[in-house]
Amino acid sequence: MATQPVTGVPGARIEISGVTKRFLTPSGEVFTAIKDVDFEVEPGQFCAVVGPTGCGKSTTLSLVSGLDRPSEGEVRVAGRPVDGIAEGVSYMFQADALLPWKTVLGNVALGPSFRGVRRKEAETAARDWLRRVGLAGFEDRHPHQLSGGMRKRVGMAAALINEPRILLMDEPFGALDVQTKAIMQNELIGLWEQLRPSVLFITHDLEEAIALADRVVVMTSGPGSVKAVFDIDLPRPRGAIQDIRFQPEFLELHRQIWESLREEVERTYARTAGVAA
Ligand SMILES: Nc1ncnc2c1ncn2[C@@H]1O[C@H](COP(=O)(O)OP(=O)(O)OP(=O)(O)O)[C@@H](O)[C@H]1O
Repeated sequence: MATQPVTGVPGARIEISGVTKRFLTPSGEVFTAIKDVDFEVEPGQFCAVVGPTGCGKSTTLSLVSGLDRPSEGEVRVAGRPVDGIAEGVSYMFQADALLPWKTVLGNVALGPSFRGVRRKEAETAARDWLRRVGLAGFEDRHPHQLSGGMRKRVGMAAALINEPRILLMDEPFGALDVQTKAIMQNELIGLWEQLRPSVLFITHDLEEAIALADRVVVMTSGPGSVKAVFDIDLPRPRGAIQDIRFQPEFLELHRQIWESLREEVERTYARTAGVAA
């Protein structure tokens, strides 16, 4: 695991102001996915977004990435309106985004190579990042020869080698078993503490959100808007994620945020199950 500090570029501020996103459904109807969403992620802050299924979390993330555009309102990164895919943004999703025909080293070296870094230098940087994520010795393997947790580590190295100013994460550890998830959370937070990109982290796991984040945004059931924002003032470095969740301050935050979230989850459930809300 990483021991050396990394000199990264500082995280960028993300401002989401009055953002509404509408989609045209296959039957030609207009569907509002999110409505008047407003929140900010401070430079270098770790912000988690929680909300019921279908409330528009991934939609919000895609607007920040520049993959999609708001129907109304504005997304700004580092003070500039997002207009297309921005530089300095890295991603991690639930599904691995590794190229199966490339080795582990080749996958991690991809980012610098795309940016025009010479192959030898890109590979040296990739080796360094693989060491940081505890995968020294696995450089020549292919993704299918790795465990789920190891693939996540490769994904993390591939995202962080670009020294992003913003890291967008959509349920990155959602498919992992509980133990591997805890290990990956600890590794992520260790690396984030060294690099300090601004992080927008979507999760269904409220414990994960509180344990990792400086700020937790709770979204309403769809069309999603911001219901509440909680600042998580647990001290940093946080230490082992598995231990934090037994602290009284953590339990109190969990109680407060769950109270806010539960109503929205129940409303969504009632709607999808056809029960009166
Ligand atoms: N391209 C699209 N066209 C039409 N509707 C869409 C499109 N993308 C998303 N939606 C709808 O917008 C709503 C929000 O979707 P989104 O994936 O952002 O929710 P989510 O909160 O990330 O959900 P989950 O927690 O289940 O992953 C959903 O009802 C979804 O069906």
